[in-house]
Amino acid sequence: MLPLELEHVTKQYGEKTAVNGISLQVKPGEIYGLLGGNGAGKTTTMRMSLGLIYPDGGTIRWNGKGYGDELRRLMGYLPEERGLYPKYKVSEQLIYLAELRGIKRKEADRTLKEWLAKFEVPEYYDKRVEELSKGNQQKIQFIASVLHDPSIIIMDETFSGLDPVNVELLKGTVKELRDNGKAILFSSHRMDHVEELCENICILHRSNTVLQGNLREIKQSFPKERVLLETKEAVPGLETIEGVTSVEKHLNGYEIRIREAGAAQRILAHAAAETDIYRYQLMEPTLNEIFIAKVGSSHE
Ligand SMILES: Nc1ncnc2c1ncn2[C@@H]1O[C@H](COP(=O)(O)OP(=O)(O)OP(=O)(O)O)[C@@H](O)[C@H]1O
Repeated sequence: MLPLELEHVTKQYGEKTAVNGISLQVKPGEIYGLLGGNGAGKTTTMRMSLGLIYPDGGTIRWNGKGYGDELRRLMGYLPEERGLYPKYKVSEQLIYLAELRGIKRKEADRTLKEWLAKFEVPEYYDKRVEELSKGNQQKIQFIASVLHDPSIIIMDETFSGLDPVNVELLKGTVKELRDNGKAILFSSHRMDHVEELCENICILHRSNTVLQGNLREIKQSFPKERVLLETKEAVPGLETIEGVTSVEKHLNGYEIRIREAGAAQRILAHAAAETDIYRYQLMEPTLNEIFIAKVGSSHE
């Protein structure tokens, strides 16, 4: 039985189709990446997955069941627009939210203190939200989404507004949640984060699913069009090799774009005839390159 399962889910706003027939499954202990340009339908998909809005078509199942009151306890949500009240104290607000989700006050209090200690900000317990910087409010919002120990967590742009140290801290925490068996639906515009965290992904473009599956397999299915080359001496004439589309000289070598696999072998032979080769690597495309290839620059 899967924690979260969407089957051909559709959402209309008047004439506008916001989500057109999305299907996905999030397993326990998995971070599933939901990607897409602005207006592609990610937030709408997440809000339907939370049971906050209803689909117009298709089915959503949580632990094999339809919509029900237990979702409040089951689900955690880190929304893209942060929604804490600036004037209230962190502790008042977060404990109240956890109580709404069925957690006893004392337990919520204890767990909140544990989370604040983990994030090395125990002094925020008594602070009003408005007293905290944007990034630190983000950490508090993160705690708000997991304080009631949900088994399915929906995270929209989890790391936005955080400095690099806090990005690592929260990334590590997301991985721990995964390793503890949580099912996590994760959206980000940062493809490097998705590559690091997600096993399976779905790319939406203008409401439609344009690419979906295991990230490893997706990457392997795309042609390799980039060669990294490091050599003892400079290699003249790389751009004249058949199938080479561009050559960029970096501090330590070359980054060469190619049109077809044969060019990679010709580069190797050409460079080997000229000088010693320190490094030669035919690179898989990055998720960023795949995303741009599928979604292009035609955003909403
Ligand atoms: N309440 C609404 N009423 C009308 N249209 C809406 C509503 N919510 C979303 N839409 C439309 O549905 C489409 C998908 O929006 P959605 O917010 O899901 O995109 P998104 O992928 O989350 O975008 P972003 O990355 O910019 O946050 C957009 O065209 C948007 O304008």
